[in-house]
Amino acid sequence: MAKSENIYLIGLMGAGKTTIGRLLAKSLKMPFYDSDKIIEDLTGVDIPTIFEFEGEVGFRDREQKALAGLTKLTHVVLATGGGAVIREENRECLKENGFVVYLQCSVDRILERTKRDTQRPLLQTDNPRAKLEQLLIEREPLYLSCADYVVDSGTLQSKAAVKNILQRYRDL
Ligand SMILES: Nc1ncnc2c1ncn2[C@@H]1O[C@H](COP(=O)(O)OP(=O)(O)OP(=O)(O)O)[C@@H](O)[C@H]1O
Ligand SMILES: O=C(O)C1=C[C@@H](O)[C@@H](O)[C@H](O)C1
Ligand SMILES: [Mg+2]
Repeated sequence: MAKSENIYLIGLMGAGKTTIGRLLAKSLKMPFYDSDKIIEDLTGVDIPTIFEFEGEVGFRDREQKALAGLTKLTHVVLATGGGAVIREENRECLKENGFVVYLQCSVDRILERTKRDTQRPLLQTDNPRAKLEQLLIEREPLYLSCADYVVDSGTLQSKAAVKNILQRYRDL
């Protein structure tokens, strides 16, 4: 076991990082952190409000600061935001300090899971499919460049994805 025994989940919005991260932490009796939630708690407003007042750059600055702190912790499960891999500084922190699991998920499945969502500002557009397809093209190489392990969270139900990750983590 290396990289301070941390598990970091990365992947597009709606891939299941928060859901699977919470279940993983429960199974392993490890503390669970979600960088989106930490940012909201520290700011005192929700993510759409941060985007509205500070733009995406303001949110990314807050995200970078949060990830710099969270990746100093040891023995935790961390669900990141979907765009955590955009900045190189974040990618380095993630790769250096934890076992990074990419939850790979198709755009169709994400659309099904997020169709009634109002909390993901990047999807509040007339054409969320086109937006997700564009994000996947931009980000897939970044997710893969950080990942120690890839799980298909589009096909696997949450519990099966957790089982799969636990098997790999326990073999480390
Ligand atoms: N493996 C899965 N199978 C079925 N449904 C899932 C799975 N993972 C997540 N879901 C459902 O999809 C929705 C989005 O999941 P979740 O919030 O965990 O995604 P996320 O990756 O944390 O997204 P974000 O990057 O926006 O924070 C939730 O309603 C959740 O119940
Ligand atoms: O994919 C993204 O860029 C985002 C995903 C969410 O987790 C949030 O971090 C925010 O809505 C931005
Ligand atoms: Mg989440």
